[in-house]
Amino acid sequence: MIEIRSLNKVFHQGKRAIKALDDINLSVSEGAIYGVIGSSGAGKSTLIRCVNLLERPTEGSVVVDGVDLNTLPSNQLTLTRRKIGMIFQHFNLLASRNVFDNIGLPLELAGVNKQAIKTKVDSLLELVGLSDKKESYPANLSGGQKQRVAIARALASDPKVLLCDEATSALDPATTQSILELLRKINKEFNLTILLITHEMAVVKSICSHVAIIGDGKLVEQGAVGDIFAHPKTELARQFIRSTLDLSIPADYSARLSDTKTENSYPLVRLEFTGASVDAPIISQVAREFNLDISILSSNMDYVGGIKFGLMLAEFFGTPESTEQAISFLKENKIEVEVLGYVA
Ligand SMILES: Nc1ncnc2c1ncn2[C@@H]1O[C@H](COP(=O)(O)OP(=O)(O)OP(=O)(O)O)[C@@H](O)[C@H]1O
Repeated sequence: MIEIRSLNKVFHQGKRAIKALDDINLSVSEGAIYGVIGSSGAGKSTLIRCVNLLERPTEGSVVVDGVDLNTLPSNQLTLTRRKIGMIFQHFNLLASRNVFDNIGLPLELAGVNKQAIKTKVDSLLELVGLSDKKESYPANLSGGQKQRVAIARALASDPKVLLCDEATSALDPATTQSILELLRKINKEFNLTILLITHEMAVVKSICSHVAIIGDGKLVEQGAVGDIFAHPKTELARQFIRSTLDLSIPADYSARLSDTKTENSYPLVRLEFTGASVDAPIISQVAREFNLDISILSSNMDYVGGIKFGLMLAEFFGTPESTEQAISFLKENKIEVEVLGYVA
């Protein structure tokens, strides 16, 4: 549905050239919810704005539903853009129009008659759960309600593609989930292809089928979400995956943690499980075979796309030799092991 080929974008600031996108290739199939994740300044906004030509690529092509947008004269581009809806982090509603009139705006601009606008807007209001707010003004709505209005407005022209530019970044976690659920619902109901950009892996984990990871204007990894979580190939992908697992060392342990081992101290170990890790009751096996006592401090396991992954912090109580053997065994079973220090 969306084909991005050899996309480059260079901004010029005085004599300085800023390469915001560097040879991006991306293919989003019909009905997918595709996430593009990256840190601040990575090029996400530029990428998504190139998809509807709000930003003109310096080189490369963007083909949406078989149409190469770059080749269209401006009147046809306007028509084609109606099939590409977009929502934004800060909603971009018109403050002077009420909810009904905000949603109906694209239809008014397209010259649709009043009765047809009313029928369409009423059904969209019902879809996004805001029928009782149709006469309210944006200033009197919560962030989540504003984004629902923006979604309804984006759907007014029956788009085939919805672009979401950090659509939940200004919302609290519960509202984020409700907006993501609404996106999932419209994806299913209308077979709408969704391309979203975000800096939060939790958003990707929650609704995306596929993900691309962007760093410094380059796509460093892409694939099915389950595969990326199972076999991250780059450090950037690993960092984003870790960001979904909150596993910090308790403060009292941190204070007692030392870089060197003494006679009465034991290692504090961080275990990282990915889809490649052997799926067996490995902790009890290690304890038994290497005669270790293992005290689990914290553990955060999750499933994405049927793949188990997660982190664990544990203390290993045993002889230095048995500890070393246990760590080798864990590594052989594709568990990443890092000794964070020694706790007395
Ligand atoms: N209009 C512009 N003129 C000059 N440089 C720009 C312009 N827009 C973006 N850039 C630069 O391009 C790079 C990518 O910016 P972009 O906004 O796409 O990143 P981002 O990943 O969306 O970041 P954020 O999450 O902080 O919005 C940055 O170095 C940015 O400073």
